[in-house]
Amino acid sequence: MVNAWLMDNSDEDKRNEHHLSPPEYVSLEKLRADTGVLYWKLDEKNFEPELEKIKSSRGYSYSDVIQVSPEKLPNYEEKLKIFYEEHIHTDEEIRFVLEGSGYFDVRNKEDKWIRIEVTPGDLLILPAGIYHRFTLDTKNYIKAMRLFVGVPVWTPHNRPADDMDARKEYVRMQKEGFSEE
Ligand SMILES: CSCCC(=O)/C(O)=C/O
Ligand SMILES: [Fe+2]
Repeated sequence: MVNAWLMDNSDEDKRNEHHLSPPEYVSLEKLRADTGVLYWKLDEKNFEPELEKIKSSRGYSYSDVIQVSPEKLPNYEEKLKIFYEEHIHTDEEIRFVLEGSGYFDVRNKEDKWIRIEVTPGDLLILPAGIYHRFTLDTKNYIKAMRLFVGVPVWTPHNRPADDMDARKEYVRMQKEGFSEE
């Protein structure tokens, strides 16, 4: 099951867990209700049937695989810096973890960071317009499938992006309540 918690404000290595003291975990239900983030745990060794169902029901027509590690990702340091800048996208960010692990951080309603740990079999969907960022953990490796509807647009729009339509729409949905899917 997904492991998510509120983060502390310490400046130490972003790859550490950054728990509050004592730790404050966030349930999947609260994560979904407060942020609109969707999560499924698939069988990491036999994920195809379930993944196909989700792809077809949500219209994900594009997929590729990204490996993030000092050895595998060209311009690794620069890319990690970009991933960890707080940003939004105009579309969903959909990642299915194949190997390794990492952290997606998302802002909750109170603008506090929730850290979401991802490991193999985790399918995470961040809604368009949500402020978020990504970092590897101390193991320094993740391999993930990226999914998209149509031609992928990976452009990050760094905070502040409050005037963008995707952000306004996200804030509206957060106020009104995210619909059941
Ligand atoms: C595990 S995929 C790398 C992170 C990424 O693609 C992204 O867009 C973060 O916001
Ligand atoms: Fe992103």
